Amino acid sequence: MADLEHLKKEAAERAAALVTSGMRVGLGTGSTAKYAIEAIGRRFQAGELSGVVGVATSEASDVLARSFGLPIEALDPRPLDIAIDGADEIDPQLNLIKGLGGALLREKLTEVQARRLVIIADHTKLVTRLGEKAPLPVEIARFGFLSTIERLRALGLGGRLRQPGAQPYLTDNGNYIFDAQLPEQFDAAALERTLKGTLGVIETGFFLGMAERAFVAAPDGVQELVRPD
Ligand SMILES: O=C[C@H](O)[C@H](O)[C@H](O)COP(=O)(O)O
Repeated sequence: MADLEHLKKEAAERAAALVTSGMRVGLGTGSTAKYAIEAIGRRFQAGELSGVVGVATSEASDVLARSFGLPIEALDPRPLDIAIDGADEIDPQLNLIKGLGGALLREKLTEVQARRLVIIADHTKLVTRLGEKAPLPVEIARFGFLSTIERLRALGLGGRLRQPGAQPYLTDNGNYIFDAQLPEQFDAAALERTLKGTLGVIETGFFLGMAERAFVAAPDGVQELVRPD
């Protein structure tokens, strides 16, 4: 297994160990969250966990969890005991950028209801400020998307519509994603409010003040970071 994959798995297994019988668990999306779902699935199959219910943040995570026989429910207003997910960037306050895998809307809807959001990542995801390495994914409506992109550009945001092939990338919710380049200096909370007030924007990949802790794996071990008060 490539080094980074090994690190992702290590971090994921630390978080999966926090799941106990009877919990309702938010299941994240992406290459790191996949290892957490597999670890929870294996514990479930071994009879170590019972009465666990998952809420999946993407079609892919839903399929993976069900392949282990894990019961999956739709999101409803009840709180989740824990949610475990990866991230694209993690700042020192555990503010996050998420959504490079396209699952930001379902992730935010799910994880905002979690009593604990636990992030798992390899050390390359740590940044001193959000936007240092990754763009900010912004989910936008398909209808009138060019007009929405103009509104985003008018806010001073660079970036581009996510388009891996001939067609734009389509989220599980049937929307498009604009990957915005963040300026060097900005107030994330203020930008989040502005974006949420912009016609055509459905959700952003800012996850501010949501993560309780993060397991971040590096070659010299797994660091457990807790959100500062
Ligand atoms: O939309 C995708 C999610 O926000 C992922 O959790 C994020 O992109 C990190 O994914 P990975 O673990 O594959 O780097």
